Amino acid sequence: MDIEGHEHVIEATGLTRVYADGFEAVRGVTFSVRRGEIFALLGTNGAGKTSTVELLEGLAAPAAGRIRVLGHDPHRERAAVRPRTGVMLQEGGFPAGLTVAETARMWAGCTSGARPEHEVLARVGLADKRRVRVEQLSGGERRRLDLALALLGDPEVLFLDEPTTGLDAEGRRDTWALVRELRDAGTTVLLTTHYLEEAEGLADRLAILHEGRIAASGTPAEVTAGRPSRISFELPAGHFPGDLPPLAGLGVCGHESDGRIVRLRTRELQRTATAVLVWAERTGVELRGLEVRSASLEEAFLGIARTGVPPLRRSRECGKEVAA
Ligand SMILES: Nc1ncnc2c1ncn2[C@@H]1O[C@H](COP(=O)(O)OP(=O)(O)OP(=O)(O)O)[C@@H](O)[C@H]1O
Repeated sequence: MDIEGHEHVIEATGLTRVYADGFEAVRGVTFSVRRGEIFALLGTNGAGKTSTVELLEGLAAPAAGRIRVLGHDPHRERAAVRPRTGVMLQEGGFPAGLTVAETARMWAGCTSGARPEHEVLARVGLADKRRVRVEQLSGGERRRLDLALALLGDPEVLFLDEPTTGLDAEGRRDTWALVRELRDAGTTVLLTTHYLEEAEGLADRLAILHEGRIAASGTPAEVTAGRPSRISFELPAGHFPGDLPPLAGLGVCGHESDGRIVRLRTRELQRTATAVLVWAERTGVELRGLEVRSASLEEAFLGIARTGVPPLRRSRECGKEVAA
């Protein structure tokens, strides 16, 4: 339990993973996941997400650091941890010749206290595919079968490595709904994802990995806090960016124009947007393609991916400096 009374189901402290060729893929990663929350690990390709999740799943031992899952070392005490966890790997690798139901039954045979196979398949929307051979499933259906197998043992902790990769928009929304339902029923979920809107909409807390280290972590709101918002529009012919009212003092920290297209970055979205709109109204100017966007996880992510530095630390140009 921490001082706020949260029980930490996953605790990773100073984790390091070094592959046989000497490459250090995970470099001192520390975070914890509370019981009943959805925690997302984000990062560019090769950032170390899968390498970290495999350590948490007990598939490999860290070169240094300490892991506790449900109070146990997942590698050394695998027998204590494995029956209480569900794992959806990035690539399932099923025997292609078996049907969906046979695959689930085979898996259930290796899972203690497995739920009935038809119930789990129905939960992921594969009830009508029970007699279809796995090799005939679409990529998205295979991901859902992977998820079904991870759910067979009714796990307390669920590890999902890129659970919605390859799913269409509807399949992705269905998976999000299911993951929320599981969280609401008390399951702790750790997932990796490349979809920032997935992390923003689904995760209670998240960490962004960059080159094996955590570059930012917290709730989605904490990770995006202090990032500038954006306003963009196109001025009509005969009007120029120089015609805009003075924006200094309105929190504007970036100002670009490309012909008549104007892009502003601001820390005071409402005041800047009001100044621009009042000016447009008074001068009778139509702002084409007007877009007003609050700070997003995408911006924080791209800032880290570009520079490796949490964006807030290098935001002097925006007149504010906050530690990530
Ligand atoms: N067996 C291995 N031997 C050597 N290096 C490896 C091995 N497996 C992974 N790596 C390297 O470790 C780094 C982290 O890989 P990892 O798969 O953890 O990244 P990731 O964040 O999950 O990436 P992605 O989003 O592409 O799945 C990469 O540079 C990768 O090439």
